[in-house]
Amino acid sequence: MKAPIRVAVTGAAGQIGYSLLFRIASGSMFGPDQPVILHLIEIEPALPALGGVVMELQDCAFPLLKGIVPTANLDEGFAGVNWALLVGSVPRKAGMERKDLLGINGKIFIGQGKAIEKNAAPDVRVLVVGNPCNTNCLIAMNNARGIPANRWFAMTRLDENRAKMQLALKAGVDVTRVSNLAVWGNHSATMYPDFYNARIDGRHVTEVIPDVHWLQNDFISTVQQRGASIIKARGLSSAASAANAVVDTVRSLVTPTTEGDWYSVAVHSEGDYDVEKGIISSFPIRTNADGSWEIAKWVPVGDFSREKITATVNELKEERELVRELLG
Ligand SMILES: NC(=O)c1ccc[n+]([C@@H]2O[C@H](COP(=O)([O-])OP(=O)(O)OC[C@H]3O[C@@H](n4cnc5c(N)ncnc54)[C@H](O)[C@@H]3O)[C@@H](O)[C@H]2O)c1
Ligand SMILES: O=C(O)C[C@H](O)C(=O)O
Repeated sequence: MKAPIRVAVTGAAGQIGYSLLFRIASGSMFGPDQPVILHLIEIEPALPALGGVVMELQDCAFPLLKGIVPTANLDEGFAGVNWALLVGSVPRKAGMERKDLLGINGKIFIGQGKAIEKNAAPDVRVLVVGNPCNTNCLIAMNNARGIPANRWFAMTRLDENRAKMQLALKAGVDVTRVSNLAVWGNHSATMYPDFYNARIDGRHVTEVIPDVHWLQNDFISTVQQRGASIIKARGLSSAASAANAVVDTVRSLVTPTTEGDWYSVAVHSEGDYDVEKGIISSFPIRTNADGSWEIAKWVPVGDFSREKITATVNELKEERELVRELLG
C-alpha cells in the first residue's frame, strides 16, 4: 500500500465540495491504490455543515480514506498537503460576470497563498477553482513566491469538457472520439475553445463539421455562456460537472498524456504563443512520462484564433490591473 497523500479542499461544505470530496475519497482522482487524507477547510460559520459532510464521508467507509482534518484554521488546513484545491469562494449570480467577484473573492487568496507557502508539503501543487479562477490563482501565487510558478493551476477543464460534448453532439459521435480540445485564455466569456486544432477520430473538426459559421459563432458562444446558462436554469452555478472537471484536471496532471493529444488547464505564462508573461492563462498542456507538464508547442494559430486569444489575454491583463494591490 502506498503512503497516503494529503489533499486540501477549501469550501468543503459547499456545492462543489459535496460532489468532489466523495470522488477523491473513492479513488477517482488519484487511482484505486492511492490512499488519501482529506483536509477540509471552511469558514467558521460553515463548520457545523462541514461536520455533516464529515459524517457522510465516514459513512461511506471508503477503503482509501485514511483521515479527515476539518478546520477553519488555514495553518492546520494546509499542513503538509501535497495538493491544495482552492474551491472556497462566493459563486456569481445571474447577470454577473465572473470578474465581478474579484472584489469579494480576490482577498481570500492572499491569506490562502501565504498559508500554503508556510505549511504545505515541499511538492505541493495548487488548483484554483473559485472564480474568477485565473486571477485568483495569480493572487495566491504572488503571495507564495517560494513555491515554483509551475505548481499553480486554474481550472478550464469544465470548458474543455463542455466544448468536446458540443462537438460530439453536432457531429453525432461519441464524446470519446473528440480529442485535442484546447481552451485558451481566461475562464470567462472571452475564453476561446479552439475547434481549429481539435480532432474527431483524428480528423480536423472542420472536415467532420463543415459548418464553419456554426463553429465560429454558436459553438463558441454556447461554451462561453454555458456557466451562465446553468445558473439561469438551476438558480445555482454548476457543481457536479465542476467537481468532475476538478477530478479530470488532477488526473490529467498526474497521468502521462496520450501521444499527440493535449488537455486544458490555466498555467503561469512564460510568454509562449505571445501570451503576456506572468498571467495565468489556459493553454494546450501535456503531461510527460516523468510527471512534469509542458505547453504543447506545435499547435498552429491562424488569424481567427489569434484574434480570439488576444481578446481573452487582454481581459486577463485588465483583471491583473484590477488586483495589482493584492499581488504582494
Ligand atoms: N473554474 C470553474 O470552472 C468553476 C466551475 C464552477 C464553480 N466555480 C466557482 O467555484 C466556487 C465555489 O462554488 P460552489 O458552487 O461550491 O459555491 P458554494 O457557495 O456552494 O460553496 C462555497 C463554499 O466556500 C466557502 N467559503 C467561502 N469563503 C471561504 C474561505 N475564505 N475559505 C474557505 N471556504 C470559504 C463557503 O462557506 C461555502 O461553503 C465559486 O467561486 C464558483 O464560481 C468555478
Ligand atoms: O459560471 C459560473 O459562474 C460557474 C462556473 O465558472 C461555470 O463555468 O459553470
